[in-house]
Amino acid sequence: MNQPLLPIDEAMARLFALGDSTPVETVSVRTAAGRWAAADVVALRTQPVCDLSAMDGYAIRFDDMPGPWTVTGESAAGHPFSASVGSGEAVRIFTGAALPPGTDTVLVQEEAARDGDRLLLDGEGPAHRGRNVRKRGLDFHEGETLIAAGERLTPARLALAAVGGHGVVPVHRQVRVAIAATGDELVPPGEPLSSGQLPESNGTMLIALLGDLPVEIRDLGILPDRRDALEAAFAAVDADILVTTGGASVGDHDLVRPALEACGAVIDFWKIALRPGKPMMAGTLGRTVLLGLPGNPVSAFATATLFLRPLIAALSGASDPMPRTQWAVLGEDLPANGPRTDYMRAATIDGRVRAAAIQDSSMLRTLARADCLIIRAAQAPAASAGESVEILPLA
Ligand SMILES: Nc1nc2c(c(=O)[nH]1)N[C@H]1C(S)=C(S)[C@@H](COP(=O)(O)OP(=O)(O)OC[C@H]3O[C@@H](n4cnc5c(N)ncnc54)[C@H](O)[C@@H]3O)O[C@H]1N2
Ligand code: MOO
Repeated sequence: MNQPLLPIDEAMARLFALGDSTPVETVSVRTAAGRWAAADVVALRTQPVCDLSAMDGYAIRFDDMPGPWTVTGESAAGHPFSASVGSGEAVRIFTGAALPPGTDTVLVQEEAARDGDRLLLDGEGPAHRGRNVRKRGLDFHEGETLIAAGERLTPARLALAAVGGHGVVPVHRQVRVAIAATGDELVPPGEPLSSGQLPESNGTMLIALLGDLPVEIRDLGILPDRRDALEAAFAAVDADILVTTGGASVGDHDLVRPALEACGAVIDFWKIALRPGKPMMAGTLGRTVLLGLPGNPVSAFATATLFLRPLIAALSGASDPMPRTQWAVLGEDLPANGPRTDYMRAATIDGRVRAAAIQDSSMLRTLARADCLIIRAAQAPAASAGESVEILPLA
């Protein structure tokens, strides 16, 4: 049953087509970190709403330089001085306070000498009109788009939404991700092992890998290599995405696909031109997107990084769901690549990336030491030390 391997780009496009973005809800700006804006966030106010002092000192008229002045009042943040300021007058002012009407410049207190109401210049003073003043609208004006639909709600963007007048933002609801490890040999981490058993690690890796994404995890734990048990578990899944690991290959115990199909799943593709991660499967079970990841721990990591994370971002409304690659200088020669795009575990040493000597997809220590994956296109020719290579940085 030799199928041609699907190129990664095509697999990605087909995977994204399997699901719709989750419904829109509004959430507090306090709890929206890491989501994606479901609509443009437009400024409800102008910031700053009036001219403000950027320093502690005295609000003056620049034309009155070099003084002296008479201090007629005080303006502090939240406590403006609303009377008009005439020629020869100054108002004590603090950072963030509104400039009183009539003033246009702030003399910093380090360059002023005060004696009662009398104020003298004691230094160079402001070099120009408007010095130390934040003009109304310096940051943004009411009606301007602060965050575009599809942009990630980073800490800075959430602060921007808040100062733009928003207490809540529209987002797509969290993506419900069911995660199931499969394999008779697997035992929950930390539990005693009998002969032939292995601690389950893919579930731990996946939960951690999704830690920064807006997901609600449904941990299905470890499922045995038995059709009835797999079918019962799959039929009961209520999630936007069902991720399985293991049992995806062609062995006699690789039962994930038949069990899914028995539940009514439609498999869209299986096997992609990727190393590690060739036997990845994608499809749908009702409204649930299925992602069957290979069991080898590094293959599961690579496919989750390349497909699961972008899928979650896409279902969450991201306009740019794909992982960001970068360029790096190769620290050693690499041989020509074969027919699958290769994501080689690599570490940056003295500013150059070096691939681990053994690239076996079972080796978690090699993965744990890697800070990036070197991307080698299918059929890429040999590459020499000093050349630029595309890398996928790892968090
Ligand atoms: N005849 C062929 N054999 C294999 C092929 C092939 O094309 N023809 N593909 C190989 C490739 S590539 C991969 S990748 C693996 C994927 O196999 P499965 O998805 O069926 O994975 P398993 O056989 O269930 O497990 C592989 C390996 O990983 C360990 N494992 C599985 N799940 C976990 C887990 N949750 N935590 C820790 N370790 C796990 C499992 O014990 C196995 O050692 O197939 C190749 N074979
Ligand atoms: O593609 Mo498998 O993931 O090489 O080990």
